Amino acid sequence: MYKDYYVSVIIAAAGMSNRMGSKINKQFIAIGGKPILAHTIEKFERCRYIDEIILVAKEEEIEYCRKEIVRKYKFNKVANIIRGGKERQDSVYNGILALNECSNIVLTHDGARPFVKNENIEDGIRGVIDHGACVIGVPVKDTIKIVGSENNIDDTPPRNLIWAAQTPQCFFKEILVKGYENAMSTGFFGTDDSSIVEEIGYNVKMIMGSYENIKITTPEDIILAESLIKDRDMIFNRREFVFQSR
Ligand SMILES: Nc1ccn([C@@H]2O[C@H](COP(=O)(O)OP(=O)(O)OP(=O)(O)O)[C@@H](O)[C@H]2O)c(=O)n1
Ligand SMILES: C[C@](O)(CO)[C@H](O)COP(=O)(O)O
Repeated sequence: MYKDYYVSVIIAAAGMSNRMGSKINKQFIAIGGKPILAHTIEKFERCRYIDEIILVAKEEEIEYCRKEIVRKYKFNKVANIIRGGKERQDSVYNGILALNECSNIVLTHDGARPFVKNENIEDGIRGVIDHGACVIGVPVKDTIKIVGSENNIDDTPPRNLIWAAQTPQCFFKEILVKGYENAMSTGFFGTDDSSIVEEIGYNVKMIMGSYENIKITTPEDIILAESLIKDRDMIFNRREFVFQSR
């Protein structure tokens, strides 16, 4: 289906883990006996449509990633381990500069999202072919408030219009490059890659992801992650969970 495309994924793993408050990079914390980052890379290593993985890491962690993750788990699709930058978008931009010249579809993914499903990855690639740019996400479950000064609630946007963007975020390479060239020249800051592409006027599609595709950010997420690894199937097999398909 995708034989005409060379699909790269940039896995951003060069953050400071400040909100986790861990002594080590949160992506090196083991869940189910394996570092979070290894779980994440494994999902793209196993996806038949991914041709190249560019890993972006903190300079002082590149050798650890090379020895203790890429070589140890034999992630042969990892073509390069690149130094990250101050912000997530700086790290992604460094990854863009390292892409194989054959690449024409680029996915960006958080190293801190180890529970991405193969269907999310494939849906994202298909979304690029059909729409040029797309984001995996889920409708929010809570009512969202816009909070201004002195914690005053300024607005309550209609919940049926609000989605939580996840990753992978997926683009034809030329669209992503144009967005990043604009951001780097204008100083536009985005907390995700879609906003950087939206900024230059491209229409980005939202594609249904999975509520399990959490971004491991604070300590509570480690508890959720361990449960997703250990108890997921046991929980879903309970009699009271009668699912058509899961
Ligand atoms: N300069 C940065 C900042 C973030 N990331 C990566 O982008 C993903 C999402 O970022 P986030 O969850 O915010 O990670 P941190 O920036 O490490 O978290 P914090 O904001 O708590 O420090 C993570 O996998 C993180 O490693 C990155 O590659 N380079
Ligand atoms: C890209 C992202 O995961 C989409 O929700 C999110 O914006 C990353 O934010 P972070 O502060 O870099 O974790």
